[in-house]
Amino acid sequence: MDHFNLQDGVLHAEAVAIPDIVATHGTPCFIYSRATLTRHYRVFDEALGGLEHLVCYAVKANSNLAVLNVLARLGSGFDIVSVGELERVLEAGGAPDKIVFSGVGKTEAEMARALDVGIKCFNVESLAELERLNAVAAAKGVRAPVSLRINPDVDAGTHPYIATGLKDNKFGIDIAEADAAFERARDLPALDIFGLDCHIGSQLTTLPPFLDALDRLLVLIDRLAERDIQIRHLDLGGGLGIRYQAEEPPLPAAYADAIKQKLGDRGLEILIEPGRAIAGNAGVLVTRVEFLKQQPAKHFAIVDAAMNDLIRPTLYNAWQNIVPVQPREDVPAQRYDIVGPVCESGDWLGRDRDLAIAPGDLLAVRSAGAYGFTMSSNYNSRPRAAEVMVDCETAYLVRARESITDLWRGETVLPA
Ligand SMILES: Cc1ncc(COP(=O)(O)O)c(C=O)c1O
Ligand SMILES: N[C@@H](CCCC[NH3+])C(=O)O
Repeated sequence: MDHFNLQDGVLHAEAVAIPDIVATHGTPCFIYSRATLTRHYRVFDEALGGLEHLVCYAVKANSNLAVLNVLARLGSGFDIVSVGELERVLEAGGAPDKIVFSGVGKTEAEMARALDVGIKCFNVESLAELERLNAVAAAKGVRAPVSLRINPDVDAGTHPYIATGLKDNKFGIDIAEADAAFERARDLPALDIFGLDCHIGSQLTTLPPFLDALDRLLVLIDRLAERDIQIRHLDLGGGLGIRYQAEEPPLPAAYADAIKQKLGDRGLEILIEPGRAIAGNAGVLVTRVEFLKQQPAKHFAIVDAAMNDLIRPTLYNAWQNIVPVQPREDVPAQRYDIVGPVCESGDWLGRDRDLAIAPGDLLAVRSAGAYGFTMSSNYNSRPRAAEVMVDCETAYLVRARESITDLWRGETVLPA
């Protein structure tokens, strides 16, 4: 459920009509709902109630400062993968000691900055990274808090580009090498072992892959305890899917209950890193129909958003619902490919969609709050879309569209 509802024949973002928002801010425009972000965060937080836990929102899903600020005020932790994401979380008011740092290629400079601000934990993904982190921490005379990201070799059953927990993925330390890696971490003087983590992929729509991975990690935790390596927190990563079309992913409560059942009384702190499940259905991308074009084989609706604004359809063959903001009955529905102005045949947002539309109409691409703006680019020298957050009856501009001659600079304004 989100807060984008059809009322009186017009799509509303909470109480604000989308045409009114774009009259001020133009198109293409991402609109995010503060109420939905808040509810989604709370659903995870409450689902893990009864366990010592921390929800670390995956910043890569949507790193708009206003989005991060909403979550920071709710007490969220954050999962980051670059120093850029670290700076954004700090700028938005996130607590450094609730930040975990994932990623296979952390630089010395990134490690140093994260140590300086005092993050909760580095999710270390290789033996070489352990050595580098130890050296950076030793040079500063501090100890780095670490968790080792283990690749449990579990098939997440998701798109191959977003599966991360298989033997042939670049992520994590092979589970067969985990014991040796923990022993090395214990022996390095500037490291403190806190945790164990995994992340097996994104847009998972069933529980068994999560539970398979958890089983394997619990066996490892018990074996490490026998060698006097005590794991204090277990980070299960993100990956819980959302409904784009007809998927029926498990709800956070079912996911959390299944985790609780497996954990027993080990007394572990549990971390999770949801991104898409918090932000995905908290946003839409609004675009305007420029032209309707009939080719011999197809009808095209050419809109002012493009693959540079939302790359998921063409990159993953992903389906996202596309709906008219003001449905009309005065023209017949036709089957359209919804395409943008970019000079690529792969520049499409939806294919074979039955829509009753005319030039000038607004369309909303739903479920665009995650991996939309954050994966956008300036390809074809297109300025990035504006971003607006709606909050009850108010719509705030949180990032203006760049001007074409000023593509290097985006402006960011936090709501009061
Ligand atoms: C390490 C890590 N944590 C969390 C996430 C967030 O995943 P999702 O948006 O599917 O919840 C990702 C992305 O897949 C990731 O790589
Ligand atoms: N960008 C992907 C998810 C990848 C998650 C990053 N590990 C998507 O849009 O579905």
